Amino acid sequence: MHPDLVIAAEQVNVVRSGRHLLRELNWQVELDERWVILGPNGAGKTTLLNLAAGRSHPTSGALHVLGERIGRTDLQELRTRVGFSTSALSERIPGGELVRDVVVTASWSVVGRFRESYDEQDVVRATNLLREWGMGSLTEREYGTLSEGERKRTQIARALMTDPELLLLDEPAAGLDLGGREDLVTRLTRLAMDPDAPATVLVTHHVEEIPPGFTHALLLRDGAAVASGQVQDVITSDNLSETFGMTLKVSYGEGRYAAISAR
Ligand SMILES: Nc1ncnc2c1ncn2[C@@H]1O[C@H](COP(=O)(O)OP(=O)(O)OP(=O)(O)O)[C@@H](O)[C@H]1O
Repeated sequence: MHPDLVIAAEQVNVVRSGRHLLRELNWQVELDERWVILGPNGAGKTTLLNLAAGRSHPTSGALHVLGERIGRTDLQELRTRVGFSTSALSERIPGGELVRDVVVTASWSVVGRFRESYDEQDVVRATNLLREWGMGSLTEREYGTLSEGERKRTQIARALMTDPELLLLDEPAAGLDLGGREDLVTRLTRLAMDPDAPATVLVTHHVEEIPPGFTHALLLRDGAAVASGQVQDVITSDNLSETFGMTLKVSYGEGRYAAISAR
């Protein structure tokens, strides 16, 4: 496998309970790329992210993540190399957990504080990451008391804690109000523009949430790729209409996309 390839999927199928959740997927992500995955509910976006995070296996086909063949490798080791922000993980975080501990425990791939003391270096890194994500004044707060936007930013800081080679973000803007969404898009733009940031894959339902600086897009419908490639070639009215099964008109300005139904 080429060393610049972070994800390489060849003819990947995922079948669960007799249902095809992903079909014949071919997809490649390189080191310096920032991808967005778009598609309607049930299209297979989370299924694909779970595969890339080493949390499940394809039914057939070949999937390599960071040079490791999924299904033939120690997934526990791979998981520390992949930062994964998902609401499924958020739901497992005890409400009484301190924000700083939510981030620092990523070092051991656990949630819930399980050691009495941490390495000073880890605490410093967690605190710095929280500051970068606008959570500097809330490190001693209980996670359960945070707003949705604050939780999302804490989850991303946690995902970055292990200095991952691949960052996976599953719907980070879901549930945010307009201000919260715009704040997050600005922060993700900054991350996308950082040459030292890891390869990133962001799942969303809305083209409005594509941060400037994201380079590539994959459109999924019913588990199959409708289009894949450079973001400006993929996010078009025709492709979006086919993906969402309705006639949509895409516009672009100030580095941002918008979509409305065409009448
Ligand atoms: N273990 C399973 N067995 C059967 N069907 C499953 C299983 N897991 C997921 N599915 C189904 O697979 C489809 C794809 O699910 P997935 O969560 O990947 O979609 P998604 O694109 O992330 O959707 P959403 O946008 O709603 O989060 C859904 O219809 C879901 O119900």
